[in-house]
Amino acid sequence: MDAAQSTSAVPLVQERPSALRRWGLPALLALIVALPLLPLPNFWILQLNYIGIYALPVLGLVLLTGVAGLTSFGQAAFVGIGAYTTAYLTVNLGVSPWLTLFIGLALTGVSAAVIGGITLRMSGHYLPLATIAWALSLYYLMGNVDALGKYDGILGVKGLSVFGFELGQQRVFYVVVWSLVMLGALALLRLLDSRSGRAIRALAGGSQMAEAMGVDTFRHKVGIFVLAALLASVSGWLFAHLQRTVNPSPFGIRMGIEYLFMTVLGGASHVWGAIAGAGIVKLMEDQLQVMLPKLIGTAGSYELIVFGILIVLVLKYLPDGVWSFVDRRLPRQPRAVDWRDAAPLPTRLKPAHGEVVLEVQAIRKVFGGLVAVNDISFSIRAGQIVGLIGPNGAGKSTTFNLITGVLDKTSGAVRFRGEAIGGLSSRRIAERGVSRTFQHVKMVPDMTVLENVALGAHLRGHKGAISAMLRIDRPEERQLLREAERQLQRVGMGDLLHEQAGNLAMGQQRLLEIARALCADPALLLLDEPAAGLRHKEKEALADVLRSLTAEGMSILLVEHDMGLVMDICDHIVVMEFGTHLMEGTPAEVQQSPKVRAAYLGTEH
Ligand SMILES: Nc1ncnc2c1ncn2[C@@H]1O[C@H](COP(=O)(O)OP(=O)(O)OP(=O)(O)O)[C@@H](O)[C@H]1O
Repeated sequence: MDAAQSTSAVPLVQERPSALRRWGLPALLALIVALPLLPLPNFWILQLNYIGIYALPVLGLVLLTGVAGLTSFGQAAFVGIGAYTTAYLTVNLGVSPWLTLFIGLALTGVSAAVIGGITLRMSGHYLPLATIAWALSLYYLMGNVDALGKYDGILGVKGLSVFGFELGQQRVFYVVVWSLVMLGALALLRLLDSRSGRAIRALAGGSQMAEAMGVDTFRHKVGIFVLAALLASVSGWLFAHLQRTVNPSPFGIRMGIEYLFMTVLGGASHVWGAIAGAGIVKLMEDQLQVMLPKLIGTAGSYELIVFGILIVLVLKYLPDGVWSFVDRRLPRQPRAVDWRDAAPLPTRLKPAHGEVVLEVQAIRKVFGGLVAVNDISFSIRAGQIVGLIGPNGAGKSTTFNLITGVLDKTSGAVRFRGEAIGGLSSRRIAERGVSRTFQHVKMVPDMTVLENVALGAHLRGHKGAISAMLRIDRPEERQLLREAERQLQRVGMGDLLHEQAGNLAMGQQRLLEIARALCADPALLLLDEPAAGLRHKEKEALADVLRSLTAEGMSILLVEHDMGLVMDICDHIVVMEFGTHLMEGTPAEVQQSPKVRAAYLGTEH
């Protein structure tokens, strides 16, 4: 746990990235560039153009559904907005397609912001159902408006041209399509590897942990919903000028399901899975359309039946998609350590030693008929560790959740550094300098330990998604990562920076949560059972860390069942039983109390 000791464990010279990972991306790019130069028949170039056009909305779904866990069946409708905007404006008003691209993007962005603003507060199965509802509405809108040609659509859309030079439907068009796909993929990769990206990746696990780290989860959800829609809109623009006609059917719910299928098949959380998924589905669809009637002997949409069966098989046997299959086989490349000389992040002004930091005044929480927390009061001064103990079900975690804003209290007041914080959201409370860990560890298992901990420093950075995509967030990013490494070293995990968090043992996961909470530079730290799952030595080390924190002026509220640890490190202990305040005092007073002994033994007192 000694910082110097941990530092020495950190590999200062990073492993050399594997050749496959290093050259994989340039090789893919080279292949994409080389394909139109090869003597491929035009049919195949056209197919590749369609694959690229499908890959764009699927990229959006990778972000929205694969990474953030927000299922949308409505992506095809946004493709439709892009396609119809350019078709209508170029055919009826003679506007340049290079202008209609941006008009389409603006229209799609506004529609997505409005639709997302209404639907993204829903969770569980309500969200996918809502996306189906508006996807159907947009489809019927396209099919019923006279100006848009009803179900016949708009004919005679021109191809793209630059200074009179027609881009056609083949090789030159291919360059435009695949440049846009590569730009989209690059933007997403950059976004995911950033402050905003970590926040987005935390969304899939529910909003509680992300909000406690100060992430505005709703804003991030609407943001990625709009971004996904914009990628779809670009796809629609390309589609209209390749196809030269638009009608509602490619933008209906069936296509919405197909985009989702491409996403899952490719590997929902992998950016490159979008291209794999779009490619496999498009090629299979075409091949099945030709082969099946020959095999069966009659014409018909048999490919849809085969597709249905395939979806079920993929969901059953390859739930992480084709790309994860590839990705697992590629050796991991640890991220280059480039943050060690970054400037330290500014820190907040800490309360003076002995100042009252937290005052809990008669807080109460009633669940139906159960009074889970019954008029509990206590306070914490700067530099104190206060233990909150009691038998199972005493109301400790509920008290924790009332202080941190996860639950609304029924009555009472909570003041932090003199300010009433009862009624504020957990994000607002986090902003004021209250940081926490969870009884059941909440982390992003497929992010590295370093990235998970850097999420704790979210409020100490300001750069957003656009800065990340343009890569102008790097100086700040280095500061955040430097802080994350510093806190990991503090809890003795400096040699696990690049490990996937999901691979950690339970004790290490708890230490990760403490490092993440410390990254927020809190004045008050709330730890919910931090020693659960820790071995004896780890508990001793944890006690040392907590003591060193209080020596720096940090205040700690500790919920813990390990009485040895509680008695060893707490300055003051509050004992709860059946939601009520049983007693409080020094560890010695609590240990000698017959009431406390009776509460733990379950006898009358
Ligand atoms: N969301 C909820 N709805 C209804 N009852 C709840 C809810 N959360 C907690 N309770 C009840 O409130 C009481 C206090 O629970 P709480 O989890 O706060 O206890 P605890 O002291 O943290 O217990 P443990 O040590 O087992 O974690 C329990 O009876 C529990 O069943």
